[in-house]
Amino acid sequence: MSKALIAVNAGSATLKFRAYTPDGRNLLARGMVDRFGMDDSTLQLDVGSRHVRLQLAGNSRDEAIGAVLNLLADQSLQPLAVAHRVVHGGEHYHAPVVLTAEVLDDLAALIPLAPLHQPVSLAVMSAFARLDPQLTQIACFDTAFHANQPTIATRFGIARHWHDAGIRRYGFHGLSYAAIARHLPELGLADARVVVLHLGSGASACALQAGQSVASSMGFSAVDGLMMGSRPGNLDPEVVLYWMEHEGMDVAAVRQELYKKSGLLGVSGGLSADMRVLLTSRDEAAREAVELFCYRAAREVASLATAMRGLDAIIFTAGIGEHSPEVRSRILKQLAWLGFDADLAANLSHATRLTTANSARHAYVIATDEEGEMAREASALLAGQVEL
Ligand SMILES: Nc1ncnc2c1ncn2[C@@H]1O[C@H](COP(=O)(O)OP(=O)(O)O)[C@@H](O)[C@H]1O
Ligand SMILES: CC(=O)OP(=O)(O)O
Ligand SMILES: [Mg+2]
Repeated sequence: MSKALIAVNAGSATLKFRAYTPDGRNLLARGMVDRFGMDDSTLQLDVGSRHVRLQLAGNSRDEAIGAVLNLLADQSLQPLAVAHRVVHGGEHYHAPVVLTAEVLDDLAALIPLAPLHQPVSLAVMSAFARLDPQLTQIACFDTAFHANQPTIATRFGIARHWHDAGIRRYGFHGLSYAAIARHLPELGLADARVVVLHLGSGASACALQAGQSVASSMGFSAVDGLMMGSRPGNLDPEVVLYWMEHEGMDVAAVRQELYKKSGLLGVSGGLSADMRVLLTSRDEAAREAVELFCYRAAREVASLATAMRGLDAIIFTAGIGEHSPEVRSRILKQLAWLGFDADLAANLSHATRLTTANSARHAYVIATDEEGEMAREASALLAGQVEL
């Protein structure tokens, strides 16, 4: 048996996981539970050139996690510790922590700030604890990377006491931005002003100045900012009041509308939240959903550039950013006035640099690595605490 650090990224429908050497540097296995905690969920694992795919017998999260642990044991991988992506660390968690009863209580208190993400992470932690109460578990926070933003970037224009009570912008996808920041020196951008577009089913943008987060598009929750797969991004708050006052929608219905029925899905008239489906559709509403997604992302780049008083480069990442030349090219076209001269061939071939040699500013695509970032954080935290 070799000891492995497991990094877990629990979403509403999938549980992605990777196993690393205890120093967090080498990938040993990667896998995913699809339709996590639902009927007919499947488990996939890749270890080297071996690929295993299982239909799970039960439909509970415990059963799925039990199957993950069994499958890792079959491959002679024994979890040394498990690191979880936790979307919200609130005002106090700015670094990874080992889970204790007190930490779990604090994370549960943050559920109202991340109502769709936080409960799933907590449920996954409990499931691991039930299966192996001795297992060291660690929380790695999406908000932590943004903790040192200047106060001006974190304030809403509301009464000061609300800010003091924690109603402020936090920013999310921080593990992804931290992973991208590691690549800046090799692109010659170590000291540059860079906007990173994390375009996945959740989407956000972040202003990185010399590798530090100075502003981001997501705010108090992961609903704000760019339009996403099924979330609207920026929305006039009066729309919510209108729904409640005139449409009889209660809090649960509004939340469902904001997290599950808006974004690409809503604008495409219910066709799909998946960019791949919309890009191949001939439907007019699907076309407009894609156009709005790109338009809003491009607008946010200019806004974040203003926060840095300048812009040297942009970087695309995450599912859509890494894989869709069409979306990248539309965003670059909207930003052409800023001096981005797209290189069509480079974009189609997913080359790292997407702009021509003479472009005044450059755009790049870099694969994100949230799980790798968690493994590094967890390994650093555990050094000296457990035998690695
Ligand atoms: N080839 C592609 N073209 C366009 N979009 C893609 C492609 N591959 C993946 N995607 C998009 O990426 C999204 C998932 O991105 P990902 O970063 O994995 O999101 P999350 O982690 O939030 O689930 C999918 O919903 C899909 O729309
Ligand atoms: C913060 C967030 O929106 O996460 P995800 O993209 O995983 O939904
Ligand atoms: Mg994601």
